[in-house]
Amino acid sequence: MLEFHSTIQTQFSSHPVPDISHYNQSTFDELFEIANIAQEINLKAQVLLVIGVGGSFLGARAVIDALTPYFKTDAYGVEVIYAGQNMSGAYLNQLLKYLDTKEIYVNVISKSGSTMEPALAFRVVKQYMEQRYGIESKLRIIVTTDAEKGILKEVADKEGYRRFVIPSEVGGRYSIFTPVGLLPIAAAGIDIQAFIDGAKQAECDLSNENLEQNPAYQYAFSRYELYKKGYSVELLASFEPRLNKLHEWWKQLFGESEGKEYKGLYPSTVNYSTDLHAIGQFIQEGSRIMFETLIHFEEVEADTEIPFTLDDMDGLNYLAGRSMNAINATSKDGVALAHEEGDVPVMKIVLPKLDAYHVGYLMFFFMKACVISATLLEVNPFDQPGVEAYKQKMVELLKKDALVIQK
Ligand SMILES: O=P(O)(O)OC[C@H]1O[C@H](O)[C@H](O)[C@@H](O)[C@@H]1O
Repeated sequence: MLEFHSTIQTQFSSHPVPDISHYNQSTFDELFEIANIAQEINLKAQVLLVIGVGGSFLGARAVIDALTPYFKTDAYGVEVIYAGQNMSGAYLNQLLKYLDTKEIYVNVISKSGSTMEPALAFRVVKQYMEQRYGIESKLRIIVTTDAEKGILKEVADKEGYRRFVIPSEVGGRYSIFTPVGLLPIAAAGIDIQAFIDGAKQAECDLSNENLEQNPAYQYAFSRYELYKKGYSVELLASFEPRLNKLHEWWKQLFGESEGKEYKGLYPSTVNYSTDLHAIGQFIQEGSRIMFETLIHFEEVEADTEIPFTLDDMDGLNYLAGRSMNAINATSKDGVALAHEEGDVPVMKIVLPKLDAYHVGYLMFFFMKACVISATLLEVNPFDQPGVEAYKQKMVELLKKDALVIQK
């Protein structure tokens, strides 16, 4: 199913890690409701605006980008766009102008219900929806938040918005298999049952107690071995541009889970072959601080054949008739060889096909490996105390500014 290749020598030891099987446990009723609302959104809207930040949007965006066409036509699911993931006034201003041209639904997602970026965006968008749709805005806004607490839950109850629950024991960056990820993904036209099934299979395969046959343990132990040798950066690399947002999700998952108590690998990402022409030089010959993890899907659904030309002016006839995806795959092997020769350790994660099932499998694999990795480092995989520091400082400054303005 998922193959992990690495030449790094590791010593496996029995290693108890927290169980995360409950991270993929949507009930039949919940999935049914998600499917119904996704259908309603597709009937009544052209755009679903997802408002959220961090774990409340990175996973959905990752899956939607990975599994929808590069150039979308109307035949595909609703267009999913995002707000509340930054604090750019220009972004929000232009977004509202774009929304004016479309029929829209909004899914506001926040576990705490009080994160500044989505809260500000929602305040603006809520007013916009009320002015544009009146009472119907109540139907067109869907809230995903904690079951019991938080300002967003209070707003949802007061306004009568439909509401999905983020289970309290599931942290944001582990929430892709809850309504946080599933509603936007379903609205985008992706088969959420296949996505969940892939994760369930991963959960089953990766609970293999023979650690040497368990790719999640192999990956976690290999990167830990390299960390102990002094490597400080892991470069996650793919060869399909539509995986760029999956990289972003992975970055938060590993960065927030491991980067504490002055420990952890810095998670960085590249997309090949584009980045070979930008950062390839550094990887090959710069500071020896990094190792590389390549993700490869053996089958990608669309391809292009290189045509034969009579004049062969560009000298590329030797590739005529070859598939572009096959050439891309060969470039992956070339990259691995070159980087290994340049003393960059390379690990490979190979999956059979880029589809909902295998993306679900891969994301659960990363979640499991991340929990193992963090416990090897002896840090808590589920908290993020350092992020609070930034939030507190920002709010202090904003309150100070507000006092100055009032005076
Ligand atoms: O879902 P929310 O409570 O709005 O949180 C969104 C994000 O906020 C913070 O930045 C945390 O560090 C993230 O882990 C979290 O995913």
